[in-house]
Amino acid sequence: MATIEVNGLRKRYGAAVALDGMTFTVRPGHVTGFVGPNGAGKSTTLRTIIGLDRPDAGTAIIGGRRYAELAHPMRHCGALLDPHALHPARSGRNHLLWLAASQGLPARRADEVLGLTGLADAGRRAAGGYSLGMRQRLGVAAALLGDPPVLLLDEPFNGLDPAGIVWMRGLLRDLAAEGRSVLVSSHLMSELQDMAGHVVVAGHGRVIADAGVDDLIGEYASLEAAYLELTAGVGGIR
Ligand SMILES: Nc1ncnc2c1ncn2[C@@H]1O[C@H](COP(=O)(O)OP(=O)(O)OP(=O)(O)O)[C@@H](O)[C@H]1O
Repeated sequence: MATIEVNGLRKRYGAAVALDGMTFTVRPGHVTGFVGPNGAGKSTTLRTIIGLDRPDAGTAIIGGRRYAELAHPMRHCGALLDPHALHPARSGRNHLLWLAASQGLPARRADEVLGLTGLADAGRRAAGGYSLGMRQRLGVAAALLGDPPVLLLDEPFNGLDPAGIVWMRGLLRDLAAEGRSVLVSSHLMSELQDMAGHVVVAGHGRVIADAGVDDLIGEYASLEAAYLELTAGVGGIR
C-alpha cells in the first residue's frame, strides 16, 4: 500500500527548530490536509519527504522506501512544491517532455497531463509568461506525469481563479478516490472541509492533531473554527 510514513522528523536551521518530532501517516483513498500556522514546518516536512531537505533525525518513507532509493521517483511520488520551478524560456510542454525523458516515461504522457490540467493550448507557450494559476496547473501536470500512487502538493490553490479552485478540488478528490495517497498543505480551511477526509494539524514542528475531518470538526461549526481553537496557543511565525 502506497502510504507516506513520516516518523520522528527533526530539523534545525541554526537556532530555529523547523521540525521537532513530526510524525504522521498518509493513507490512500482520501485527501489528507496538512495545515498549521506560518512556520509550523509544513513545507520543511514536504521537502524532507522528497529528499530536498535532509533531516537531523527521523525518517520519511514512501510506499516502504525512502525517496532517494526510488529509481524513477516520479512513478512513485509526484510533488508540487514550487510552482516557479521551471525554465522561463522553455514551453510548458517542453518542460514536461524533458521531465518525462528523465524518468523513462513516454513523450505522450506530456500531452496527456497537459490535457488533464487544462493546458493543452497554453502548453506551446514559454512558461515564463504563465500566470501563477497556470504555473500551479503545470506543477500538477508534472506531478501527474508518472501516474504515481502518492502525491504531495504545497498550497496548490494559491493563485487559482474561482473556476480553477473548483477544478483543483475535484481533481484532487478524484485522484484520492482512485486509491492514491494525496497530501495537500493549505491555509484554506473551507476548501479542505469540502475536499479532505483527514487532516493533520502541525504546530512548532510537530503534530498537534491528526484526525478525520468530521472528528476534528466535532461540536464546532466548521473546520476553520476547530482549527482556530486547536492552534490558539500555538502562535505563528517564530
Ligand atoms: N532554508 C531555511 N533556512 C532557515 N530557516 C528555515 C529554512 N526553511 C525553513 N526555515 C524555518 O523553519 C520553520 C518552518 O518553516 P516552514 O516553511 O516549513 O513552515 P510552513 O509551515 O511551511 O510555513 P508557511 O505556512 O508560512 O508556508 C520556520 O521557522 C522557518 O523560518
